[in-house]
Amino acid sequence: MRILKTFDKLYHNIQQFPLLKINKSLFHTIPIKMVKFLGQEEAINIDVELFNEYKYSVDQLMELAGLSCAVAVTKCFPKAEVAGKSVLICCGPGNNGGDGLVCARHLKLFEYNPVVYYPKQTDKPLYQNLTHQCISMNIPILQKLPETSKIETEYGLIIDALFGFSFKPPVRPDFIPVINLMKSTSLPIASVDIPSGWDVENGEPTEGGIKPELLISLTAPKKCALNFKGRYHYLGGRFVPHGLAEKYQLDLPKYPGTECCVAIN
Ligand SMILES: NC(=O)C1=CN([C@@H]2O[C@H](COP(=O)(O)OP(=O)(O)OC[C@H]3O[C@@H](n4cnc5c(N)ncnc54)[C@H](O)[C@@H]3O)[C@@H](O)[C@H]2O)[C@H](O)CC1
Ligand SMILES: [K+]
Repeated sequence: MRILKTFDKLYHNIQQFPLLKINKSLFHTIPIKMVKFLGQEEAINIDVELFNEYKYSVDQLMELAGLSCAVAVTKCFPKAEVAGKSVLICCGPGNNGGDGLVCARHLKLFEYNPVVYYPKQTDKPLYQNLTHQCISMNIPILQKLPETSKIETEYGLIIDALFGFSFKPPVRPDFIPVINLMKSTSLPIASVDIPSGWDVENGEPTEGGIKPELLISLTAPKKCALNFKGRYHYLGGRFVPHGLAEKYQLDLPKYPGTECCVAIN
């Protein structure tokens, strides 16, 4: 992964100097698959194109994104290792939070014990339905953050679905307690798309941020993932049409068989 990151950086650095622009295919002679790391604007543009040009609905993409997160969690934190403890899923106000709600539902179907912390609920029908589905499946929805001591004893894993690629630092006051909890906990954290509180392009804040053990990048990793030092990095959200991947030169790794996520380190 380090070599892969180094080549990605090298390729991006070369792109800064037009006279030095070289064909990326040259790099393909090197037997290393170069995944492209997206900037914030590019990630947003791809998202918009999926909706406007390819006519996907948010629900469709969110379902696939959330499912791929749940599957990556099962691979890195098998049920036996979570050992009967609950999984705390911290959901933010945007689509990253929506991915978290979908992930919670699938984890329940995979026989985990998810509990959702969703402090700033959105009144759009999509989110109301996702919340309703969780409640109907006996997934508790907490408005209040559990106490740290309770979290350490009752939970085996935290899923961070607070902020994704639209996050603009710094974290606003409402979310500081949950970010602080994730910064101080001894529990492993699985981050959906971006480690929350990290700058989408520059990575972990200088004062220190959360340190997830698993990062599930969706569509393609964002530039902040170049600073990710956790144990597992997966790519999920297997919904990118080949034409779109080519247009943005995403160089996505090959998903094995029918898998909805793939390890990229
Ligand atoms: N194409 C894809 O890859 C898909 C990805 N999905 C997921 O969607 C998120 C991006 O969702 P979006 O709604 O654009 O934004 P976020 O969830 O990142 O956050 C917006 C939300 O957060 C608030 N906010 C922003 N900055 C701050 C701050 N500093 N402090 C507090 N709150 C903040 C903002 O006000 C909004 O309410 C992507 O990462 C994927 O996880 C889709 O599910 C499917 C397609
Ligand atoms: K996140």
